[in-house]
Amino acid sequence: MQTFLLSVLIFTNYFEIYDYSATENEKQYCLTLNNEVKCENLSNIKLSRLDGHESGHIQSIKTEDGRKLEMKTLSLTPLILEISNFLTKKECKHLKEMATEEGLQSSETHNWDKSNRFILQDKDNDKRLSLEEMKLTLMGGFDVHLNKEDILQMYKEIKIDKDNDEYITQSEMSSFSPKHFELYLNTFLKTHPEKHSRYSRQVWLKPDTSDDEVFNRIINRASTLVDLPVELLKLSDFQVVNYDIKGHYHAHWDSSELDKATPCCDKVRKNNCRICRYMTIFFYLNDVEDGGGTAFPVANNDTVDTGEITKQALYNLNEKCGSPGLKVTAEKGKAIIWYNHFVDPKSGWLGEKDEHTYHGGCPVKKGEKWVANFWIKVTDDKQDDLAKMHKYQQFLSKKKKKKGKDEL
Ligand SMILES: O=C(O)CCC(=O)C(=O)O
Ligand SMILES: [Fe+2]
Repeated sequence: MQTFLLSVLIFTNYFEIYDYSATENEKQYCLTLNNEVKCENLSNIKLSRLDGHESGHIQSIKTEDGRKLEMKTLSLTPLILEISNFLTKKECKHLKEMATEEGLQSSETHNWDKSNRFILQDKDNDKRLSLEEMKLTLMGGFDVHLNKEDILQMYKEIKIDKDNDEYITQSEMSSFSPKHFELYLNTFLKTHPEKHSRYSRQVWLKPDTSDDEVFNRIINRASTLVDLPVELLKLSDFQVVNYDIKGHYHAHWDSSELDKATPCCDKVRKNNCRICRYMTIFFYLNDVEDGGGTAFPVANNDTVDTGEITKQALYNLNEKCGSPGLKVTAEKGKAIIWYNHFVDPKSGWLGEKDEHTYHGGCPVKKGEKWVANFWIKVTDDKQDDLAKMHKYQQFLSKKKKKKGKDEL
């Protein structure tokens, strides 16, 4: 009894000292890298970012299963690195099977539910919508990419342009609600899937709870590759995507602008939040017979002008794929990585968004395409991120100990 009391006292005391005398910066966070747990304090922990070299430069790397691979710099603005055969054929097959078992669902990024926030893009304030302004209005409200002919066809079918002058005035609009457009577009998109912003099927795999050996091996390999803790990767998002013929994903950014006033989205918070993904590790799980590469339309541009992107319709990969910019071809087992954000030099954590990472999936012309996005989630609350990772590390080590005991 006495021994027990003593140990409780010592234990409590230890935590008091830990909690009250240490500054936040001296708190230790324990994380796993290369199968080793290391503890560091807040100020010593920084997000890793691999170095790029001139484009075409090749660096040798070795995987945990002894395979020698090459990592090639594809571009410096943004930094894109490519590793062929990062996944074995068996691993690609396994991920596709896991995805199929889990059940893929349509990943159209339409905004039907937001129809009440239909914003008319009357850019020149002349109280009427030109064809170009209607195109932007529908793109913002419904995530569809229509050309002038499509819009004129719609005017004809829904009988909105009473005087046929190709302009929609306030009075012509007055008897139409977003619902009318929605009804028309719903039917239209069924026969024109290429007009969707994204046309594919997808499923989320769960790195944090999965006990799948192959999946965990891939996560560990990716953690070593990008030099980021396993805990960070396991708490991130892994999505498998399947595109059929005409499947595509128009150009977009994987992460939102840095904006400290808006919280990052997480499992609980899904509205009024921004997407915070430090980097994307992207896997190709099959060879596509024709089409289906990944395009970076503003790669190697000196600057990125978002107005120009819209004006030149660079988002529309049905028409432009890889030119201007860079195109990565789909190849079974290949991984490419890019950083959606820079590292903030002061905090060593999530910094400004890299606008050059604008990218998308080119249409599949023949065959199908299977890929996986591993989006590495980092917020601008370094301490909170580290606390979650540390807690997860403790959970993992407990699980490992228990597994060890069970196997004895
Ligand atoms: O399919 C591709 O090549 C790109 C997909 C993509 O960018 C995404 O899913 O976010
Ligand atoms: Fe993307």
